[in-house]
Amino acid sequence: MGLLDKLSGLLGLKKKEVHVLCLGLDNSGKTTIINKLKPSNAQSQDIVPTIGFSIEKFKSSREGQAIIFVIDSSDRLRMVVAKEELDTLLNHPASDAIKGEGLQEGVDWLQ
Ligand SMILES: Nc1nc2c(ncn2[C@@H]2O[C@H](COP(=O)(O)OP(=O)(O)OP(=O)(O)O)[C@@H](O)[C@H]2O)c(=O)[nH]1
Ligand SMILES: [Mg+2]
Repeated sequence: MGLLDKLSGLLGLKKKEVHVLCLGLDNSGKTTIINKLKPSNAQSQDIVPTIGFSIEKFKSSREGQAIIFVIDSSDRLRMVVAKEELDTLLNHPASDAIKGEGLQEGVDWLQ
């Protein structure tokens, strides 16, 4: 690690990879939001439905992890479905990767 790297790390200027999970019902605007978070020269002009899931790499000078749950406020019919999914997510016990607790339950929940 060079001196400049060390200095920028100490000053909190160094960009690190952060983990952000973007969830929501289909067609709710997840890809559109992630696209807007990218630098303008990396943004896609054409947003198409995501097959399965997608992983994007971002760097930020801020630490942390986040979950974004996207709700389409114009999709009144499925508002109750979005609420149920969010409730399920919030009530789901967290996993501990170090102890290995809850990992199998997490995989079962995804399937
Ligand atoms: N009017 C309006 N349209 C939006 C907004 N956000 C997304 N859209 C449109 O909604 C449609 C779906 O957006 P996506 O970003 O593909 O939604 P998604 O959640 O990634 O969809 P899937 O990948 O299929 O699950 C696209 O046609 C977007 O242009 C918004 O804030 N306002
Ligand atoms: Mg998408």
